Amino acid sequence: MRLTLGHIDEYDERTATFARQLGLGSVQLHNPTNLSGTDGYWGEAELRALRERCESDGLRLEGLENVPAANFWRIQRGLPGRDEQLDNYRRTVVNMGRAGIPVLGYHFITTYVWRTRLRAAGRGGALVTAFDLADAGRGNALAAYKLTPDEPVTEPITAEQMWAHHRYFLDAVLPVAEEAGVRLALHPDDPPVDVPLGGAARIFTSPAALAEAARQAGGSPAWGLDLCVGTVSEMGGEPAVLEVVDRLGGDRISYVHFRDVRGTVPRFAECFLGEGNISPPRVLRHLRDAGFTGFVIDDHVPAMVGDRDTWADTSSEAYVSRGRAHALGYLQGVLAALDAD
Ligand SMILES: O=C(O)C(=O)C[C@H](O)[C@H](O)CO
Repeated sequence: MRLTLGHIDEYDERTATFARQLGLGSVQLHNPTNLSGTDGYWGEAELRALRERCESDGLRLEGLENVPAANFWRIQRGLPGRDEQLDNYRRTVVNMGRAGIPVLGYHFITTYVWRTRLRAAGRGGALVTAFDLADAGRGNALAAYKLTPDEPVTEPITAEQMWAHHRYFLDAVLPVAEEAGVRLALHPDDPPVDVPLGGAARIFTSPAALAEAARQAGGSPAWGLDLCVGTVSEMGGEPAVLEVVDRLGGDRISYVHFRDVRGTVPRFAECFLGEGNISPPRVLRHLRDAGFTGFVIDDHVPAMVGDRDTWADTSSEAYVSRGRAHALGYLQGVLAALDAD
């Protein structure tokens, strides 16, 4: 298990310096602006150039997540045009394999992550995001974020349909991913509510549903979970997180998003590590004891004094923040203590 600088939207000299100053040896990118995707897929040359750039900075590129929403929304909704998007998705997977980038995170959150507040007051007035189902009818505070599809849902999408769309996606992509040596990693639905948001049902909302996703993937080595500790703790606190680790086992977890949250659905707010639903040392020890050997990344972080809002601003200047340095330092301390066990 190793700590990686993750959730990076713009990889550049500043990001690389931040990683090196923190003593990290690898990075993971979150829908990076460094890749165009304008033809509907990521090209081999741009992927290879990105990996080589990270390596020339002394950093291994562990993986990517989230192809642009414009290249994926028909797949999630099962709409005409999805087969073309799937062709392009397979191209991306093949190109990633050729370029030597082994992990691609994805999600089936049709109307993306939903929040009702983006600037709630956390500890000492730090800014955090929050969700309250009672206010969800007013719309998604993240509607303008780049991964929220521009197209509204016009026909309601049921849970049964979402499961079928996910099955269709796996059938279309896993064989190619196996051959390419690329592992897909599913992010659970955030927030994990069993009611539709914006007209689309959410399905990956419980430990049982994540176990069912693993079952849908069969024994494919090209499928794993992107275990978002924050999202799973929104389902049922730390017990839900430990349950997912136990149900899937360490080797079905591809990598981990590590953040803390106070409260569970229908109402929660993000927070600093160690003041929320989970004990970070207990969760990391559980992962280690379950045989998890992948990478752990920082995730959403509170905006501290002087930090910019990283939802409105995805530049590297905003990314390299006090809140993120605190999260990474905290995780490094916990991992060092576990190593000394
Ligand atoms: O809500 C979360 O926890 C996320 O981190 C959502 C991210 O955009 C994730 O990359 C979705 O695949």
